[in-house]
Amino acid sequence: MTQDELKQAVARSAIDYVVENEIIGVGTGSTANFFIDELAKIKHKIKGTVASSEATAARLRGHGIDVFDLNDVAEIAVYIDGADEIDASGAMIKGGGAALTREKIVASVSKQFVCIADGSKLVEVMGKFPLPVEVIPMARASVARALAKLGGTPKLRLKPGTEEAFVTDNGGYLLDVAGLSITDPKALEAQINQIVGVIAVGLFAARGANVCLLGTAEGVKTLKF
Ligand SMILES: O=C(CO)[C@H](O)[C@H](O)COP(=O)(O)O
Repeated sequence: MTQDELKQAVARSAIDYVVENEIIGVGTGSTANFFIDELAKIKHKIKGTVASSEATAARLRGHGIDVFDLNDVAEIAVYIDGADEIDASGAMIKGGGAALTREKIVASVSKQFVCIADGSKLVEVMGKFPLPVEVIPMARASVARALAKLGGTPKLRLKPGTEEAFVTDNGGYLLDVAGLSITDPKALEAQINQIVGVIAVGLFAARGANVCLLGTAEGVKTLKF
């Protein structure tokens, strides 16, 4: 099976976690996109959605699915999103798709976090995938120095094919931090959150996944945390 077929399989399985007549939080990325396409088939059964990025909102609306502003929503039943890495405790690295801050906000107000990922995303120790950190543009260099002190090698994310900084939906810059071996995700998340100028770190440990649907050649495996 191709990686896309594995992603499609978990996206289909995630439909079982959609709560009828409720608001659903929707993530960002290729796996989340497959989920949106599946959600469209049962859109009449949900109250609507909250999106974690402009791209996700556009895709949801393109399918005729209602997208609410988070400020108008008191509670989200379930948040469904992909990950760049996930460990055996349900902690994740996210933000490869640049939406980590809004993803973290939507996840924080959701009763359940269902992670959907192909099997390659499950790792023993996270850090091979460079950890994305969203920063206020004027603090780019100072935050990079602080991240280097933690043992990482931060690199400013650029707009593809240019020398210009990539700008997030929130007007932030992204530092992708290579070379970390994340043995204590909660401690590192707390440490990075303390750096002045950081908007959010793509380490989801304090609020990790409750369930991970993992696409493998043997079928979709369900991990519960
Ligand atoms: O965190 C994310 C976006 O900010 C994505 O969930 C993550 O990058 C995984 O993406 P994909 O489903 O395309 O592999």
